[in-house]
Amino acid sequence: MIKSRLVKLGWTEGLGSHVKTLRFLSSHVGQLSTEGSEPKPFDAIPGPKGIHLWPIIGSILNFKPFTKYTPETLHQYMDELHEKFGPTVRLRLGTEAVVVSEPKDVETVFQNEGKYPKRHGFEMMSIYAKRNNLQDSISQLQGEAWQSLRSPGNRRLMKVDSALHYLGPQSEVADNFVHILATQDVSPDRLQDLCFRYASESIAVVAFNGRLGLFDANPDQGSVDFLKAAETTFEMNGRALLGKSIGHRWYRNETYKQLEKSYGLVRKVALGHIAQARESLEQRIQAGQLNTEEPNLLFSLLSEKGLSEEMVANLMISLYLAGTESTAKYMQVFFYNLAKNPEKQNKVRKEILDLLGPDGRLTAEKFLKMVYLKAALKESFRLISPTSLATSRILPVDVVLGGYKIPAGTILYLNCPRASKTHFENPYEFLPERWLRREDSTKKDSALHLTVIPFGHGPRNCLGRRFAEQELHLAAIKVLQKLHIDVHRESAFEQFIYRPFATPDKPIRFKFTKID
Ligand code: HEM
Repeated sequence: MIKSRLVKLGWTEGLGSHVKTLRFLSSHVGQLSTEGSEPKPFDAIPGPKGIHLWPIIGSILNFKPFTKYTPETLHQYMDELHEKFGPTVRLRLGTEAVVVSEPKDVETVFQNEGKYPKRHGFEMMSIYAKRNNLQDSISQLQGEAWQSLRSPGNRRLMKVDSALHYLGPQSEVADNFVHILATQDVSPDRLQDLCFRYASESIAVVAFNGRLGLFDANPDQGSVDFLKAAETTFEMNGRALLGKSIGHRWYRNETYKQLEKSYGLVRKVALGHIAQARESLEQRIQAGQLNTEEPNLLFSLLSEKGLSEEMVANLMISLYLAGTESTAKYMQVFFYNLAKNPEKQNKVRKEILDLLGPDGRLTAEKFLKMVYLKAALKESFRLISPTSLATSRILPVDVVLGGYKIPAGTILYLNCPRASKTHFENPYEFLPERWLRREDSTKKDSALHLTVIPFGHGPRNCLGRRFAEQELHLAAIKVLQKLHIDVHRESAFEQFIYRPFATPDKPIRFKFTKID
């Protein structure tokens, strides 16, 4: 199933500093050592009170039929709470939690997250791991166990040139994707499926060091099932996360059974790839043919002392699962923003064509020069966040947020998507220019960069960030080199909901036309 491919390229840092058009409004108190004023008690934090804070019932009251919102429109509910109660809100979202929207407070949270940052995770995955006597996935692990998996991951995935090593094979995936768009009339549903295939193939060249064949004329059924199983696994986790499944905590309910089946298949296929890689590694070592310099994530992890095969599998499966759904969905958001802003789309295209021409090959050097493209993606993230809340943290220490005393152990949701509207001029306009370096941008507030954090922040940020960005950039480069992106009239005012990543309310009807 896997066809091995390797490539090696160089890298220097891409887009540097950002904004000048920001308007910072906050003057919030930082940690417990407040200057002058005493922090107010936790109970004084505004938010829905009384029965709304009761266990279970309080969470249910947030959504339909008691409000007009659902877990999928949580962002709109958060906006309403922000209007009503201000930037610090206490409420029950599963457990009791505090939502913070001020960049200064977000900064305080990250400054106090400690050595082993902790976030609210996919509970269903942990239940599965426990019931099957497996190690928790990296996203769920805590403390030293998390660190022992994250450190080898960081060394290979988070360096500035980590993703560039895979520019060649990932470009080929993008070529396959664009060939279909340029030669076939794709329905909205088919486009969604193609985006999933794109993200899946792109991450497979990293996680499994080869292609899955999902763009072949007759795709391998095993690969198609693998991708479908990954999608189902995510969907079931999303259900639990959004409060649509509770029974799985006590028994194997329908949602859990579906997760069990799909995740079981994902594990089986992934373990097969890993066993294959192990065999090939041993053969190459015996034949003296192993080049330790080659960027081969699987080989490199399998060769590391102290990492068991189960730990390697854990990491690779997490990369595949976390990397497919997120990127596939956000590709559509990015294309949508480009389609809705044809002037900006033309500017991105001009940059691409000036560097590559209509058929030119993408090199790392040229890729690094595409600063407007990178600004456009960042602006897309600001305008339509990939998640309804940026991320969450559970701090090991007491802090003061918004002037209130927050005890250690409280779940804190970071509402940066809200901050990315309230702290920018013309917040609903798509203006990539705001992210371009300005000569005079000398004064910077350290908290402002925390308004747009699609990949989270700090030591527990997204482990696949560099790959996600590269894949999104590559998809845009290859598409815009050949095609103009437009949306049909009925998709002109698309609403995005969260499942749990930004998803169009109904499949978007894109129109891809060849450029002259
Ligand atoms: C548009 C695409 C993506 C978005 C928006 C996204 C977003 C995020 C966010 C917000 C987090 C939590 C960070 C934090 O709490 O600070 C996260 C964690 C993670 N992401 Fe991504 N991600 C994307 C793509 C990817 C890809 C392509 C991979 C794999 C190659 C990946 C692997 C992971 C992993 C393994 C974690 C858990 C890290 C840990 O707990 O140590 N993600 N991602």
